[in-house]
Amino acid sequence: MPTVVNSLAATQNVSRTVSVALPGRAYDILLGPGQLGQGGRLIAGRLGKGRCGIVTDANVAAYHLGELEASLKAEGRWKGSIVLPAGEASKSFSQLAPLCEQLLEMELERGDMVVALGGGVIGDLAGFAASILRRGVRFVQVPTSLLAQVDSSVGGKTGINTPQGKNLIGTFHQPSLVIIDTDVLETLPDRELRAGYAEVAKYGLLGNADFFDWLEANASKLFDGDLPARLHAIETSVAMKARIVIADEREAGERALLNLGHTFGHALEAWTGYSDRLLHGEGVSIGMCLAFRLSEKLKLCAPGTAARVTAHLAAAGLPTRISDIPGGEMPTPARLLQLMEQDKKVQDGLLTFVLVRGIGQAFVTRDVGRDDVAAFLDENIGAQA
Ligand SMILES: NC(=O)c1ccc[n+]([C@@H]2O[C@H](COP(=O)([O-])OP(=O)(O)OC[C@H]3O[C@@H](n4cnc5c(N)ncnc54)[C@H](O)[C@@H]3O)[C@@H](O)[C@H]2O)c1
Ligand SMILES: O=C(O)C(=O)C[C@@H](O)[C@H](O)[C@H](O)COP(=O)(O)O
Ligand SMILES: [Zn+2]
Repeated sequence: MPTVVNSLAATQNVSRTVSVALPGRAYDILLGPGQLGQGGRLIAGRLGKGRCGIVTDANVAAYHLGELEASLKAEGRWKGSIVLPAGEASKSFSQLAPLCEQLLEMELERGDMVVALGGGVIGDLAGFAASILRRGVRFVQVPTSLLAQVDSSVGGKTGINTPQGKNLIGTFHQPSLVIIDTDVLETLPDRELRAGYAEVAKYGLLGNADFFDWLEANASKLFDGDLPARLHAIETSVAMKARIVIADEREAGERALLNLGHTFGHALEAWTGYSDRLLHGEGVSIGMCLAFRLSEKLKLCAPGTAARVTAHLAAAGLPTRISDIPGGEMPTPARLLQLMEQDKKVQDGLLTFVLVRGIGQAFVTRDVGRDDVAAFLDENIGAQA
């Protein structure tokens, strides 16, 4: 049953609430158009006392900071705003330290909260800062990229990158509320929308074949800004993520399925130096194609499955091969393996992969030997691969 949270949504009957029913840390994901201007009221109505320190990036600030600030000020809940440089490079120790100090300068108290207004970079970084500030303050996710709306704003993984690998420093710190305003996607650059789409497709590929079928038929609507299509894709994604996070908050088992494509993708992101050469979603797209190809090579799934996945992601404008990464230079299998060995899923020194028995049938395995991975990478690096 949709929950009505604002008048525009009420007339269109399009707002949704998905609950993340974690014992002691339950929170709601509010989804629909027109939410940003309601942010102050939603926070004040649901989270009791406390003022807000907004963290955002320069791109998002230019379009959307004013509206959120105004709505928090109207409720007497605004304490200050911090604007960081946009891009993956901000998820670093060098941005974390001044961010924490600026939040302290703002005199944000333990009963106050950090509001992350932005994509996954801001969500991960501001969430991490919130988790260590005065030993932990609440935070609210206001995701503005498609990727953040379908994935990173939910589930409580926070952190930063290091040269050794992606997200190797971080915490689990659940948000207290997630406010998703679909209207803000209108200002998101096309490349970012498509990168975020990789994580949408991931949900179908890891555990919902019907959803993948729907995406094959409807992805173009999503890219064209069709509201019902966007709402369906975002709601399906966050509902799947919420179910998995409730079952396995700390990734002892099932949650690792959300890492489909990430063992390869994170290594590629680290190899490209967390730069604009390869966005996170683009790395995930290539990584998912590799996971399907490896599964096919190991005869775990039917021939042709990887080609179907690759064709869909390519049609969505995403890279699907390591050789699609611009810049000429290619990684060696040894360097990628070295980076993959830093993956947080590694256990007893064994690489951990999310592989597939078919579309929507992912599983976690430690049964692929290092030499087999090296040979597979060798086949998949290079201009022809
Ligand atoms: N914590 C998690 O569970 C989780 C899940 C998936 C990804 N992530 C992380 O998320 C990050 C990637 O997130 P991302 O793809 O959102 O990248 P991002 O935060 O860098 O945002 C993408 C770009 O779009 C801009 N932008 C965002 N919203 C905008 C809007 N509405 N209008 C105009 N510009 C806008 C940003 O300024 C940035 O330049 C990676 O670091 C990845 O590791 C985390
Ligand atoms: O929430 C999760 O769990 C995920 O794996 C979602 C991923 O899309 C996301 O990129 C996450 O940050 C990866 O987590 P990591 O633990 O592999 O760093
Ligand atoms: Zn991801």
